[in-house]
Amino acid sequence: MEQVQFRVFGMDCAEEVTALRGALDSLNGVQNFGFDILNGKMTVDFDQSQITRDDIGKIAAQLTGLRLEQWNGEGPTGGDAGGWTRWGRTTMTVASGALLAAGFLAHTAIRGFSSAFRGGEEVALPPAVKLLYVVSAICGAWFVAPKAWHALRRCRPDVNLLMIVAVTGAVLIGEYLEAAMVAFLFAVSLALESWSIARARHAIAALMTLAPDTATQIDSAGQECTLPVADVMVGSRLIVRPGEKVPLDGKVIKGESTVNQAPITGESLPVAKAPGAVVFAGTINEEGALEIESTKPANDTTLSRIIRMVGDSQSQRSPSEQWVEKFASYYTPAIFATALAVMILPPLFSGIWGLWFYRGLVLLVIACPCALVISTPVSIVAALTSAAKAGVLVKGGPALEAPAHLKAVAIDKTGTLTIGQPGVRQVEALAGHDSEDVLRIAAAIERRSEHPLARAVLRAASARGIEPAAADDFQAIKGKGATAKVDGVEYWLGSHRMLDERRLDEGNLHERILQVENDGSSVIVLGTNTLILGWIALADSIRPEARAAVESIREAGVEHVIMLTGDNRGTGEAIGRLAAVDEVRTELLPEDKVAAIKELVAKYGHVAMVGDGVNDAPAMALASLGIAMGTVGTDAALETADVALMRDDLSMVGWLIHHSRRTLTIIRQNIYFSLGVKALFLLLTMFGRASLWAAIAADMGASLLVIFNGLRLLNSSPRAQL
Ligand SMILES: Nc1ncnc2c1ncn2[C@@H]1O[C@H](COP(=O)(O)OP(=O)(O)OP(=O)(O)O)[C@@H](O)[C@H]1O
Ligand SMILES: [Zn+2]
Repeated sequence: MEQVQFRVFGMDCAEEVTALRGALDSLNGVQNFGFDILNGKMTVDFDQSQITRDDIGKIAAQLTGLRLEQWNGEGPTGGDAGGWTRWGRTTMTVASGALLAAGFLAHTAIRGFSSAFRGGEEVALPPAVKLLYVVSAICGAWFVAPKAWHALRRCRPDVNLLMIVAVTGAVLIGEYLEAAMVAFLFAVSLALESWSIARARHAIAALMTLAPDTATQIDSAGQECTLPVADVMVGSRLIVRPGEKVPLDGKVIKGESTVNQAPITGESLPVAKAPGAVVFAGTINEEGALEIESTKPANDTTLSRIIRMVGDSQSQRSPSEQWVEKFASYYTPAIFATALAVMILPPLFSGIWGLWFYRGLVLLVIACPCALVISTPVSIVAALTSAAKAGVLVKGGPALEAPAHLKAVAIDKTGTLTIGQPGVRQVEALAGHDSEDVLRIAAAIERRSEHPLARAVLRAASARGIEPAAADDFQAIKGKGATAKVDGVEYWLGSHRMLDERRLDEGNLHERILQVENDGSSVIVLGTNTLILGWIALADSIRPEARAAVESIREAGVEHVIMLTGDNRGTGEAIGRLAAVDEVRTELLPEDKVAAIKELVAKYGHVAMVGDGVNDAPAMALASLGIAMGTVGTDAALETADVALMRDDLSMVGWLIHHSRRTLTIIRQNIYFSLGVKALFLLLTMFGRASLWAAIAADMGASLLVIFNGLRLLNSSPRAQL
């Protein structure tokens, strides 16, 4: 399988996506395809032995009438249909409106205002007025006609075809004013759609302009030079002056300052940076100069990943989008058929053609699902963008809608409910050893481990000036501890459970450790095959916002909040009590966590797992929604989770649920409203009370309202919500 990307020009309505989808469905050897309306991008997986890249592009273009170009992913996207298309559309719409106005003025001057609308007398209109109306209709339909033609060839009636038929029909029965009106208003609503997409597109482009184009590099001779960020090699030394933006991800090597990380984390409080700290491209250096060493190339910085993900998230359609598209795919042909029936059947019996033909045309206009179809993706994009701005990276429509349905949330303890930086509280040596020895051997083993407890042991050792010994044969035992050889002796180091499994003579050690654990410390024990050297007690502190965050999750409608941890029962329950979770499960091995999630999913259906995304990846994958926290800079978490919280703030989970609810509410409002308008006009038409121009005006009004309603989601800041 190979993958190819295309830049698609003028793809700014769900109509075009449907057309492209239909075209690709008809090809052999083409499998998955994704569309990114926002960036005018189409991605296709295909089998080389059956079809070539060129053919895919050519055939898709032929079948849809869209312009496609193969794309290597660089340079401008096809999103902004620049030049003639945009300019021409505007000109034609304005011309259509002007001619319509001129015609209408002449019309009322001759016939009087009220009769102009009454219709029926147009046959007697002066040819000049008719001509104005007809040319206005042609201008309005100019960019619609080619699309309608392609829809006709594919035998799939779409909105464009409906409009052209309605306009032509109106001209045929002498309703010139209405023909012009329908064409003009439809052109306006198309312009509106592409404007609203552009608006959402620019919100993302605004993220993109966050990173500077150039960086100031210092060479080995100490000379400064400015060069494009794309040319900076990983490992280069860069200067970031006060007030400047950090050009690339890197590590501080000299200087101290505070950095505003809001562009990435959405968090407005500046963060202090000193040598050793990590800085991110796009963040703003405040008062001190920093010298940094770049750690990522320009196209792989955290910011560029975020931007790419927000862009890609478009290609995964949310459940509501799928529903709307499915609905429209039945609705439009159904009304189309009804319209034909109305035009033909009653006249067969009554012999009155003109009246029923007109009603049929009104039905055609009502069949246009534009408002319905456009409002959902606009709402989703707006919601995804505002979430990204708040430091909540949601990967796609499905992940955006899922939080609203959550019934249970499982939260990992370490690093999620707690800060994740335990400190050594106590080092105890048993008979015949001293605590220095215990720490020295423990540090030797932990030097090879990535566990937060391991890092705490190393910190404690170095704080006491203890040089760790050398260790061989290190082996991590997941969820329990590790074993290694130090100075030729085989040691084990790990949890209370590991101690119990060793069945060594422990005296009253078991009771003593239990006591320490019940006071809220994690205990790790060091021993050999025959004896126990000592133990170390460590404690982590709970996040200050944990309790309020858990409350906000429950308040958002989640029934059950549960804490999962590999840590001992005493500590787990102490933290669970402080955070006020509904249930605590302790001493879980990684596979126990997976089993717990499985059980929760069976019981509650919609379950989220909040974790650090590294140790908890399997549990997160199994949950309905995986939320990774504290992910700035951890690439793995960014890739695996459905939602990544760029800021170390558990309360964003509650915000996410609210945000998701709000998005769904707005989408539903839009669906009900636009269907309501359709239903109203269906009724009016049945009673002969609807006119063509009123139907199209209502449709356009509805589109406007739902688009604005959807764009409101662009401004949902976390502060306003909580
Ligand atoms: N490298 C290690 N050194 C010492 N003890 C360890 C190590 N790895 C695991 N343990 C022991 O195993 C226990 C469970 O570890 P695990 O990694 O499953 O949970 P955790 O990350 O501490 O907590 P949580 O499940 O809340 O994230 C720890 O509390 C500790 O006692
Ligand atoms: Zn025990």
